Amino acid sequence: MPPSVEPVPSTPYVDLDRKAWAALSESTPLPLTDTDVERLAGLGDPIDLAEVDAVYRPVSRLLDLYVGATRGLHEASSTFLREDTGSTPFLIGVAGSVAVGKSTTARLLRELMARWPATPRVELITTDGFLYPNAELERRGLMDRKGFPESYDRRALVRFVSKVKAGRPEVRAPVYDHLSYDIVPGAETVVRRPDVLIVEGLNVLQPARPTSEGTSNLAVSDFFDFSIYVDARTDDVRQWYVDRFLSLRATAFSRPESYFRRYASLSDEEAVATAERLWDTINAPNLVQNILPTRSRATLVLRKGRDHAVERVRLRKL
Ligand SMILES: Nc1ncnc2c1ncn2[C@@H]1O[C@H](COP(=O)(O)OP(=O)(O)O)[C@@H](O)[C@H]1O
Ligand SMILES: CC(C)(COP(=O)(O)O)[C@@H](O)C(=O)NCCC(=O)O
Repeated sequence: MPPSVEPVPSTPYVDLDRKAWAALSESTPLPLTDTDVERLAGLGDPIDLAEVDAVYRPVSRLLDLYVGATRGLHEASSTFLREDTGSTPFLIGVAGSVAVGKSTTARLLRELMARWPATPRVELITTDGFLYPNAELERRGLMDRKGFPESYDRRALVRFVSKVKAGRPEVRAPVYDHLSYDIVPGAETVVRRPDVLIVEGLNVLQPARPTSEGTSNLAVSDFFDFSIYVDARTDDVRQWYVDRFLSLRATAFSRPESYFRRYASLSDEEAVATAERLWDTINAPNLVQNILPTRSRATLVLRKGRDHAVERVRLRKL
């Protein structure tokens, strides 16, 4: 008899459809309470609470399991090295296209993770704070490339994340304002040793670039303990982008300090055409050239359908 050989998995992923993933919710502890529902509704995101319970609550449980296991590993290696290093924040990256729902997902996970006893302090930062200011983008000829990897101060972002991961008591990040479409001079977000830091941004899963000497620097993705890619069909994301543009036209764009105030007076047709042009010339090329190629690097991929409901969940297990 030949020795039995364990089958080698043909893929490093577990792929579950919505039904199989949502079934995990039944055996997931911490059902939502009325207070949670109120807090989640207070976020102002158009998220259906049944969806939160069926899809995002099991995601937060999985994250809680990873937090526990990562702390155990950290303790074991500290004991081995005879080092007494305290625990460091657990870092989660949230990546995906413009308008796919990264901010909504990140805000939801912040609320859900904070309910778990191991991680009451969850903070969230977005990488837009590390975009170069408009004046610098103009100097570099990058005003039409906002959101492309080269439009960020990537070194500053890596420095920020590595300080957080090293457990520094206070780490500061610059702030971007969507209304003025620019970095806010002098403004800062301060991160104070949270249990979990969620880092949300288009390009957070990009690998490090080789240096001119052929060596490689670190990328922000090298510091993540877990990463999530929010995914959807490109046509659907384009539509969500146009819809969001139309609702902003009716609200934020009409404020005097808005960079886009010239768009407030557009007719419906002109507004749709403007949004489509911005999508087709900036955000779609960035998605295809830079963002989509990083999807396979994520620990978890949440694939959304046209109505924003998650249709498939793919977890990397190897
Ligand atoms: N789960 C959801 N259900 C319904 N609408 C959503 C959901 N997630 C996002 N949206 C909508 O889709 C658009 C893009 O979401 P947002 O979180 O702002 O995307 P991103 O941060 O990726 O640019 C917004 O108009 C948002 O209200
Ligand atoms: C600010 C953004 C680059 C997103 O930044 P992120 O937080 O993902 O790093 C993006 O929302 C954006 O404004 N893109 C420029 C093209 C446009 O106006 O849609």
